[in-house]
Amino acid sequence: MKLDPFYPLVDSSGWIERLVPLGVKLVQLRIKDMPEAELRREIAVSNAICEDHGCRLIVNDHWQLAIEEGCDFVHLGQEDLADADVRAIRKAGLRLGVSTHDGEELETALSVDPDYVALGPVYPTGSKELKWAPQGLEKIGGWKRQIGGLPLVAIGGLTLERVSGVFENGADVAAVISDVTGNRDPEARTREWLSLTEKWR
Ligand SMILES: Cc1ncc(COP(=O)(O)OP(=O)(O)O)c(N)n1
Ligand SMILES: Cc1nc(C(=O)O)sc1CCOP(=O)(O)O
Ligand SMILES: [Mg+2]
Repeated sequence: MKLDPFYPLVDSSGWIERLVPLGVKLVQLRIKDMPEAELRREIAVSNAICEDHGCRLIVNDHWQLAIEEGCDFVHLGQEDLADADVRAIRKAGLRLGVSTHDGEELETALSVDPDYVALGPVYPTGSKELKWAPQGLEKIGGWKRQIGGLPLVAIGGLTLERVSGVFENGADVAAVISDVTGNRDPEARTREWLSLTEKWR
């Protein structure tokens, strides 16, 4: 499966409305701590915008709502995975991406036959508290050799200036939060990301 190399993570349908019409083809809706009815609405609105623009929406964490709202891809971390009903996700026809940070987590991820594996944090990140030290670029190549044809998503501290390095070391996709949504001009930054990642598209 081929995924777009530019994978922004955003925390509202408002961001999806701003960024997807610019040409983003892969986006994650990553919402924490929201009442269920509101969350359901955010997922439904995001799904509709993405469908209109031929963009693949990946819903973080909330796999039951993603199924109920007719989405087709979810992302789960290791703790999410432990609580999730992977058979129900698969039975509903959803694809699944899984976070990994070390060899044991990679084994767990591979045991559910994921549609991509994410490795992080490649660089230090201020967007999530993590117990792992930055993995560095070298780890990317090792991960890619282990997962073969499965898409490898790099995440953590990625910026436009750093992104060539992750692709050159074997990543297929660069996932990013702050370099886009924390930028003083997120639309301009998104256009730059789309342009810079063109050669890996
Ligand atoms: C592409 C991608 N990689 C990693 C994560 C992190 O998932 P998780 O460890 O479950 O943490 P939260 O994002 O849920 O806080 C991700 N969301 N996306
Ligand atoms: C949500 C998340 N997960 C990570 C992991 O390593 O699993 S790093 C991360 C945050 C990425 O944000 P930024 O692009 O701002 O560094
Ligand atoms: Mg999670």
